[in-house]
Amino acid sequence: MSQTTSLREQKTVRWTAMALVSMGMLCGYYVADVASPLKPLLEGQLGWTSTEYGFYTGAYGWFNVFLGMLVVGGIVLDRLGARLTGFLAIAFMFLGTAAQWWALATTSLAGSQWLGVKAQVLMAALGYALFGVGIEWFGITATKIIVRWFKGHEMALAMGLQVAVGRLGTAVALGSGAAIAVALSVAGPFMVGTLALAFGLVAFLFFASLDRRLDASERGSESANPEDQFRLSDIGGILSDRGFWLLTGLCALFYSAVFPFLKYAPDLMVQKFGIEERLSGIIPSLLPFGTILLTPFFGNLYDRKGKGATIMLLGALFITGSHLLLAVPFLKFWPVAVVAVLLLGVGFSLVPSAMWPSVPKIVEERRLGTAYALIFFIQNLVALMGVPYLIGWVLDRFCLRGKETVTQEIAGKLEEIVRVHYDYTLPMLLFVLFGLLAVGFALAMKAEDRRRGYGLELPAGNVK
Ligand SMILES: N[C@@H](Cc1c[nH]cn1)C(=O)NCC(=O)O
Repeated sequence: MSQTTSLREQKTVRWTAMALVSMGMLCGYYVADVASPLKPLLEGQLGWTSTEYGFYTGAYGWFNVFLGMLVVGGIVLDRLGARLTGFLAIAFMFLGTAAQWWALATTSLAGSQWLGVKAQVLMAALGYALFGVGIEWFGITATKIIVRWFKGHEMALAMGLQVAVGRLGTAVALGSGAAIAVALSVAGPFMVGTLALAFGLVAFLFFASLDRRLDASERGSESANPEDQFRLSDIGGILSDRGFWLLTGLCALFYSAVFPFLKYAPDLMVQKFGIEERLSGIIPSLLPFGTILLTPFFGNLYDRKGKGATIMLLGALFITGSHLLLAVPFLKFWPVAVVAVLLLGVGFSLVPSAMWPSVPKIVEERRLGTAYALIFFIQNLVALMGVPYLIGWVLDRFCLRGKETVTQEIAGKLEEIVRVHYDYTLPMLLFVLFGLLAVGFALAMKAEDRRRGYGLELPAGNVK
């Protein structure tokens, strides 16, 4: 029998594999958040309303929720393997981003309506919905790839770094989106996103060839582990567990207070703190930057000291405090925004660093794939689809303060655009409410942990 060493035993090779896969995360997270700094420009240049912007950003979850694509993704991954699923995921992201680019760049949709919605808004929304399928599929696939390449090695570190690379994409999107749009056009950031995803696809093809070599080095195939496979019968067992519902509720509410906030944060900077549109994403971009260092730090703390339920409770308190600070109407100085975003960054690091590793303590290992798919399904329904739309609708319905026409330089030319003014107090109070509800769920989770002994407060090695 030949004694070939598995490729994964070579540190440089497995980290190269991780770096190649992370390119997809970087480009995907960039596109996921690049519309946020464009909200004032979409309204000013293309005449969108806040409701239309909320409709478009909420489209992220349409296919994942209504077509069950998250569940389909789990099944495809288990049946067809990570190489094909990863390729399909990036291809969906690429096509979805190209569709958004075209929708914003073309003049052929101007004035048309489809199903009672502006054709341009609906086209961009359909593109974002397809992109949403791709990025969710890619998230699950990348996790499985890391498990395959890093089991027995630096797995938690690799997972933390992979999320950190994704957050870097968010930071770049928030920090540069408006500047690119002003220099090129409002479609410009999507052109950049499409090109970046083409690069991500090439990087993934390199990964796939490395992964094939891993198969060869192990004289096996990338066979799906039957333990990981999605089974419809598992759903009942998971859904009847109170701890699962408390964690899912915490996840949906916590992410409702963070992801939709990111979609409106640059506009909040313009409307409340008087920041120039071109620079509106700079302060919000501090949020993902902070998490790049803090998420692996808190994850490591949870591994070594435990206190997972307490970490989640603290995180929920941090995000509530941060939103409260941003909601106070007379606190309009930009340093307040910086402090609030930094506090939010701490909360955005605390909760995910304890939430995702806590799922295996609540749900038995053979049901984990199904459990993550269900959690992401509800997260998509509430935090990525419902709340972004709700906030846009609330802005148009209750928060409109007026409009004015101003002259602005766009792509080197002076153009007249409409500037819409909103009062963000009510949307910020809604985010406070989501934070408070998340605190309630975190407290209930802590109590349930004491009652059921999940081991959320114990270090990694001490769990039953
Ligand atoms: N299901 C993803 C959603 C997402 C949003 N932007 C990119 N992906 C998720 O929850 N990821 C975990 C995270 O904390 O980013």
